[in-house]
Amino acid sequence: MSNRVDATRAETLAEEQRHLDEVYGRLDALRERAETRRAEVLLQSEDTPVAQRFRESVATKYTQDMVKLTAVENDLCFGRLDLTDGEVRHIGRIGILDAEHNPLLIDWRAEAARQFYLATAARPGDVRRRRHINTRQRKVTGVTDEVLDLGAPRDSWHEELTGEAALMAALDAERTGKMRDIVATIQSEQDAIIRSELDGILVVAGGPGTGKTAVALHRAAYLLYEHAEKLAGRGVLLIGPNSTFLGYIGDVLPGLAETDVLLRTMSTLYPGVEATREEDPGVAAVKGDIAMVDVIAAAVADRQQLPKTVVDAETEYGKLVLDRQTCERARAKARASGKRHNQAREVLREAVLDAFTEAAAQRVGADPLGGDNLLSEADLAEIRRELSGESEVLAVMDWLWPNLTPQQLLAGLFGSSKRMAVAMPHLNAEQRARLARGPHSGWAASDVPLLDEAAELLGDLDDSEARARRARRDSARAAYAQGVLDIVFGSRSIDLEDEADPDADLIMATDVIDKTLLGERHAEDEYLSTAERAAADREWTFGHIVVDEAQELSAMAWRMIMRRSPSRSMTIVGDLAQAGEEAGAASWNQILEPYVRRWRLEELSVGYRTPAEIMERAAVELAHIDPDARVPRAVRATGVPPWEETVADVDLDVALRKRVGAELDGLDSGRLGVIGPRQRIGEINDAIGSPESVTVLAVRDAKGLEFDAVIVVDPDAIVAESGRGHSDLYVALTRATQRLGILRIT
Ligand SMILES: Nc1ncnc2c1ncn2[C@@H]1O[C@H](COP(=O)(O)OP(=O)(O)OP(=O)(O)O)[C@@H](O)[C@H]1O
Repeated sequence: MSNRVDATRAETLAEEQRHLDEVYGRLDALRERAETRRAEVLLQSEDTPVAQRFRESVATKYTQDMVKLTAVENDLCFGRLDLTDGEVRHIGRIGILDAEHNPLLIDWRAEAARQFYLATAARPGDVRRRRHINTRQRKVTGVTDEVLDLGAPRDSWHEELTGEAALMAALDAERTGKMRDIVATIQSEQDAIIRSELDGILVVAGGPGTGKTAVALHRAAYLLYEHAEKLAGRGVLLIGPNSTFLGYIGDVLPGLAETDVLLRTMSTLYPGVEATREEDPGVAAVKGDIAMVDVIAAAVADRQQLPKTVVDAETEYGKLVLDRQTCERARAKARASGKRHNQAREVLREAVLDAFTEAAAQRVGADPLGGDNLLSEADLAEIRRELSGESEVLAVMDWLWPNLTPQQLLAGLFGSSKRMAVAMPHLNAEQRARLARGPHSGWAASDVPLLDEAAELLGDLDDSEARARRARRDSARAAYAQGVLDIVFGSRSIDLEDEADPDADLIMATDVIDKTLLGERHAEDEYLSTAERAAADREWTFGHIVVDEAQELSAMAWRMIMRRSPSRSMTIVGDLAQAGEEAGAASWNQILEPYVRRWRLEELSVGYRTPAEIMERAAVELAHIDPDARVPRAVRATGVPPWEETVADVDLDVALRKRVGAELDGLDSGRLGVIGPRQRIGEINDAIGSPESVTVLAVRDAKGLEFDAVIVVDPDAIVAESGRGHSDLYVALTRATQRLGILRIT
């Protein structure tokens, strides 16, 4: 009997291996083809600048194809569906056709793959069997089959799980410090969210470890696949809580062959600014308040100054004087122009020049006999021209209405108690003093939305250099576009469409060239990826925005993000109970109400990360935060309850070393996280040194991360450290996939 089972199993593995060999054979062919095409394009001899640039862009696209085809190397094929009519479908990271154009591998995002994620014994549809295929380096190492039989016994909610054995294996696997994709084991409640429609705002709520981040990432990949036309030129933006988190999730999308997603934190969302300054949470909360909209507007208005009585300028026509009323009229005209500050300066400039010209004319052209002014129109024009270059006249304009960058405006505001008093009447002197700072103190994350707000009101610096740069760019762009059209439709020197070639629709570059070079999209003057272009452009608007750990963002941050998505196509992912920032939101409605009338809410209820024993301990903390909140249903138990130990402060070092040692002994090659209050992080690091598989983190930096085992140090201090301390502790307690320990300090 057992021999027969073994023989059948060996046959199955061999069958899957044959299929896998064919799949990888095609993958290699595709890569080679992209490489050959790239080389061919670069060898083209036409030598005009336009042809050269076009060649470079085509070569870049082929290089990107090669990168994508290389990124899907591991676990390329992970599943198989056998349908009741005998059809067999293999499911993988990308779609691949064989030489006869039949699907060898179906992209996990295609409709034809969907049953892989949905079929259950209770609702098998036309699926007879689902197979998970395990591979390592192009070798099939095992398969797990589920026969979807309506008659099978059903006795628990686990029947809702799809591919339970593969799921449990994934959840039990040791962590590497990098998030893995879940394409092989997406659950049906997750699948529905991943494939939810593109338009509108979708909020995905759920407790810790319910897969919100995983779902958000797979949704980004799905949307880029399903709505390639719409999203190709605009890209997708993903906002995460901090750079450690972005590092943690950074491999997931490339592994799904998606490169058009820009990953950013709020600190890096404003091009050219790296906001690294640590800030008091209370100050961040004030700066995140929506009242800052009026503050920034008032700060800009405050820089459009008037003299108490007069301003004067020493010129070649003598000392010319403008009174306050004249200046006020000029300012009113500039303000009424409806232009942004830096552009409206042009209006003020004209009005001030008019006034100075008139003053000069009075002086030099006045008829000594009291008649009309003796100057001709041409004389006046000449005077005006000369005055426009006079340094004191320019200084008066700069004083009345300075050109300003957002950085100058904010530095000027927070560096001056007088300016703060004018712009922030809603705060008292003590509150304002907390916001004060020196001239070169750098930016904090909470400054970023303020810079963006200021940039909206100020507009670009419209100096002659910027104008010339723009003009050069525009004409280069027009010439380039014409050149591309000539090449593609005129000489046809580059083979864009190759109908006869059976491989044509396997190669992505040709599509990409069509869509992104010639279709409707943002202008470009360099061959950068969509994500790279978006990163450099403050006014870029994205096709879709995903916000993770969304509960942490302030009202000002939301305002900035919404500007990047005028179409309001967004996925917002978070858990209000985990909100650690004082500026964070109290409800989803509070966040969204100013921007949209309707939005969709989906809730994830199954906890994949944290075993039942740990979730039970975390539930105590959740009750402090929100007695009505429900903890996620843990999908598995480990039989290992969390340990708890109380030590005296002086004994912490010794206790920590002992506990870390013990936890590391229990781990094979997995990871241990030690999470503590910010004030103890240095001490903890000193106590345990830096063993390779241990990460020491303050709670803020542990958001969204996970480890095989976690030790939470000094939970009372974590609670006491911030106004949302219980939420912080709740986050700390829910980071472990296997074991949790708590070291209290008396
Ligand atoms: N369908 C699935 N198959 C395999 N693993 C899964 C699945 N869903 C979630 N996971 C795993 O569960 C863990 C928790 O997922 P994730 O980090 O996305 O949760 P989260 O809801 O964002 O948590 P938090 O609120 O703590 O940030 C991850 O290791 C993730 O890979």
